[in-house]
Amino acid sequence: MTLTPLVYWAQRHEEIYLRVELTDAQNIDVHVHEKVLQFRARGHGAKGLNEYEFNLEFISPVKPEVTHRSTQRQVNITVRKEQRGWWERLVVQERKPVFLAPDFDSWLDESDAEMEIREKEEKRNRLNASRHKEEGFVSLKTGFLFIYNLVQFLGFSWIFVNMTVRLFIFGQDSLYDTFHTISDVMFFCQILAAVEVLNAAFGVVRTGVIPTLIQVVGRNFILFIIFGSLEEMHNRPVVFFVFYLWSSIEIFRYPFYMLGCFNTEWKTLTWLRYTIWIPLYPLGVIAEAVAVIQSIPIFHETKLFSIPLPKAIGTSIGFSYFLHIYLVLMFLGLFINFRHLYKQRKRRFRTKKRKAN
Ligand SMILES: CCCCCCCCCCCCC/C=C/C(=O)SCCNC(=O)CCNC(=O)[C@H](O)C(C)(C)COP(=O)(O)OP(=O)(O)OC[C@H]1O[C@@H](n2cnc3c(N)ncnc32)[C@H](O)[C@@H]1OP(=O)(O)O
Repeated sequence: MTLTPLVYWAQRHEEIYLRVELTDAQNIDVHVHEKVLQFRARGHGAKGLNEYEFNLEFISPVKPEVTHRSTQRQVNITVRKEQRGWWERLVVQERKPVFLAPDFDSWLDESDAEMEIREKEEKRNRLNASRHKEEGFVSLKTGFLFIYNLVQFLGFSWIFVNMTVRLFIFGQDSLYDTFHTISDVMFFCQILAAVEVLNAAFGVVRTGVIPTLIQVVGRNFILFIIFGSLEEMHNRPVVFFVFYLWSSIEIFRYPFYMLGCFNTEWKTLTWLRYTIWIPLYPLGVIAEAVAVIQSIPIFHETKLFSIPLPKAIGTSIGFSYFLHIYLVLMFLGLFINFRHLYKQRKRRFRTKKRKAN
């Protein structure tokens, strides 16, 4: 005698769901042939562990592919309707088979099903809209960073190449007029570098605000206050060394970021970006310290930027005092940034190694 399991059903506009009450079902054979679904499996049903089977002739055509998933308690079958629409009943005969009943757990009437479709569609639209917005923001950010890095790269390359060529042509003489030939482009690049502090502060790039602030403020202090405001400093060779050291790192750093904007890298460039600062950073800070030390007597004599005190006291606080403090700050800044760059280097090469394993 054929044993039939209990079967519960529900529908949507495009699908039929069948829930077959068989626990631990095995050897499940379910297929559809010309509107007729045939099911056969072994499992625990109303008559204990047995072979169970049933046939259902649907009221309308369905697609031949059937999907089923068995859980410990039941077998769930999904059949796709050939044509989208609402069926007045499941099977062709008006009197439904005794083993078949509505599945009230997933039962919806036609209007509820339509509402469900609309809700799903709205959810999908919302998701698409937010994905588009996010993609738009990412490409805007990438474009902005790429152009920023390109401009900086061009600026610092011009500085580096210009200084190198002049060194070859004019020899030592070129050390004395670096400020006159290079300072305009250096002013431009260093003012623009303030963008990096904003990028770090607003999370546009994954980096700390403090190291970036130290870097940008430190360099601009040397450029605008020590070199820019003292004509006596313009012809000093120290300008050459400071500018050359700054630009030597940046001609590797900015192209590294440019490639990073497109998630690509050139291994040699990555290695240079995360290695060349090891000798260059201390040398750069030493060159800057020399510039500050050379400027101290000039500030002292000219009293530029000194703060006048009330007449009763009769003197003023010279800017040169502040420069002594600044010299200490410089080495503190060097320590903070050296540690930061060391961490970035370790992070970069550690993740690279992990990726390679
Ligand atoms: C509070 C102010 C007090 C002021 C006190 C003053 C004292 C100052 C004294 C200090 C004096 C210093 C003066 C400077 C001297 C010199 O420059 S000497 C020459 C040598 N210099 C250098 O080697 C330093 C070069 N500069 C830098 O490396 C940076 O400016 C940095 C902030 C110090 C470190 O860079 P950071 O961004 O933190 O590290 P990265 O690993 O490169 O980047 C982290 C991630 O962010 C991405 N990213 C960063 N910037 C960009 C960008 N512009 N575009 C695209 N992407 C960017 C980068 O790709 C990394 O992302 P991941 O790859 O996903 O990790």
